[in-house]
Amino acid sequence: MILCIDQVISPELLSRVRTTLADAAFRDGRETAGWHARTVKHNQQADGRHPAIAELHKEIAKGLQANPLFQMAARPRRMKPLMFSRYREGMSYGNHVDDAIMATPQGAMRTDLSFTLFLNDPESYDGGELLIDSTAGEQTYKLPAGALILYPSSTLHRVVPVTRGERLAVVGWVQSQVRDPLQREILFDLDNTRRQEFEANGKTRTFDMLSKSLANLLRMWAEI
Ligand SMILES: O=C(O)CCC(=O)C(=O)O
Ligand SMILES: [Fe+2]
Repeated sequence: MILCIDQVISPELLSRVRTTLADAAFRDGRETAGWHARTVKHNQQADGRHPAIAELHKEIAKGLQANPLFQMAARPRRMKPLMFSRYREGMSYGNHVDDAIMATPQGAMRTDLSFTLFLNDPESYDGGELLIDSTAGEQTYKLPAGALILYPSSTLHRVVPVTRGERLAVVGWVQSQVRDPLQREILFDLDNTRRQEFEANGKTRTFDMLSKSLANLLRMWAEI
């Protein structure tokens, strides 16, 4: 399942992120890529050790925690610390698959889902689409500032060369409580349906039965 979520962070936070990143120190993105991805990765990343950057990471992570769609679709068990990336004119990230196991300060994690949170307006740069190779063919995504795309880490994907302007984004990875993508999708559908039922009719018997099934499927499938 590939999911696009609008307005994951507020316009106010978005403008603070842009202001901070305008003065931030960026490093060569190859430093954090696996050995094969390194050969095709041409971008820059903000140094997360800087306190202002670390604070923004925290605020964005809070936004993700508070976002019901992100939580329902990803069911995060572990997350890689966020990363700000920048692509200037001529930069790109060629076809690659993300590492299956990544290091975090708390130990290793499996990557089930990858995400990109777009930080500047699509009209302000040319190129820079995220292109995902799926069984339905190649799909390209270039979302409004503040919107996020969540996609399976198992895919081959790339960032198309930027030919004008600058592409800023936050990228991150999730290990889900539910490893199997089909099971995760069933839980997502059930959770969405029970929320729609609640909004339309309140806490009905149908809502209760959907909640019960959701909870019991989670008992069967969740790793915590
Ligand atoms: O910036 C993006 O949209 C994706 C970047 C990416 O594929 C990666 O960092 O592994
Ligand atoms: Fe990637």
